[in-house]
Amino acid sequence: MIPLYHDFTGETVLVFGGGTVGSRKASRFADEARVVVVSPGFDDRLVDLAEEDRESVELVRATPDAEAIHGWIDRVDPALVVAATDDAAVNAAAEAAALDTGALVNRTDVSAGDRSGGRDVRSVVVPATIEDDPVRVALSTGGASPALAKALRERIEAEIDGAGAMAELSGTLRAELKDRDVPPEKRREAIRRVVRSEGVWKALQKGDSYGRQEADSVIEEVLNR
Ligand SMILES: C[C@@]1(CC(=O)O)c2cc3[nH]c(cc4nc(cc5[nH]c(cc(n2)[C@H]1CCC(=O)O)[C@@](C)(CC(=O)O)[C@@H]5CCC(=O)O)C(CC(=O)O)=C4CCC(=O)O)c(CCC(=O)O)c3CC(=O)O
Ligand SMILES: NC(=O)C1=CN([C@@H]2O[C@H](COP(=O)(O)OP(=O)(O)OC[C@H]3O[C@@H](n4cnc5c(N)ncnc54)[C@H](O)[C@@H]3O)[C@@H](O)[C@H]2O)C=CC1
Repeated sequence: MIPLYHDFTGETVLVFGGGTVGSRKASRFADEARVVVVSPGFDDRLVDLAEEDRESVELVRATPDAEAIHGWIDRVDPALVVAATDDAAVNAAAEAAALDTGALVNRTDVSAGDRSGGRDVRSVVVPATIEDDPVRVALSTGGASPALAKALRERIEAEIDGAGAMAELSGTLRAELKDRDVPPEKRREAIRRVVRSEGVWKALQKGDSYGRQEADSVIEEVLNR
């Protein structure tokens, strides 16, 4: 499987099942999408989330059976359907209906190993993600061990601390070097040095302007050679 990034801004995500898993997925997607959760009951965290963020989270109390699922997807017209009920037949119906309407689908109750014919290209896995905006790491165990995905995510969180600031700084420097008509080979060498410089990483922890100063001296050294 190949990880790809989707922008769900302005899109709708329809979640079937308001338990622990439905609640976790809803909260993830509510960061950028409108989320509709259809379920006979809702986890406390989901009720809190809907109160805090009325604009993006809507809870609909209903218990659709496998037959009724298609109608919900037609009415809500989501970009992604999350099948997170504890009823395998309902989850299977949600997957089939989503694929039928052209939406993406995340089936939460089966792993890759359980599928004999592989997955449809629109049947997606939600990875564990580590974020230091604008940097994002997506981590999957191919469905083999979600608990390991979570444990590795916690390790990588410490590892990429400060990467967001480094992305902003090196992005700015990259644009500036282009404007100054620095030849491509020198420009690449300079940027490669900056993102690998322990000095710049350390200086960034003190503040953006310290990082900038340290990066400038790394760049001048490359340009003056
Ligand atoms: C295939 C996948 C489908 C999908 O949901 O996309 C899937 C499926 C299943 N998960 C199960 C169990 C658990 N899942 C978690 C946690 C997470 N699960 C997530 C993703 C995925 N889970 C996809 C594969 C990702 C990959 O490739 O690694 C994460 C990464 C992202 C997220 O969900 O947001 C999130 C961590 C987020 C974070 O913290 O960063 C924990 C840990 C915990 O809760 O503490 C447990 C209990 C421990 C265990 O069982 O490992 C079960 C068995 C249910 C049962 O026993 O009945 C199934 C079904 C099956 O395997 O058949
Ligand atoms: N992907 C993942 O990370 C994980 C997946 N799972 C799997 O996900 C499923 C859900 O797990 P949990 O959230 O822990 O269970 P849960 O029991 O907490 O939640 C299930 C929810 O589905 C609702 N529901 C039942 N029938 C419904 C219907 N017809 N339509 C809409 N909603 C309906 C229930 O009211 C409940 O709110 C399980 O099948 C489990 O195997 C479990 C743990 C982690």
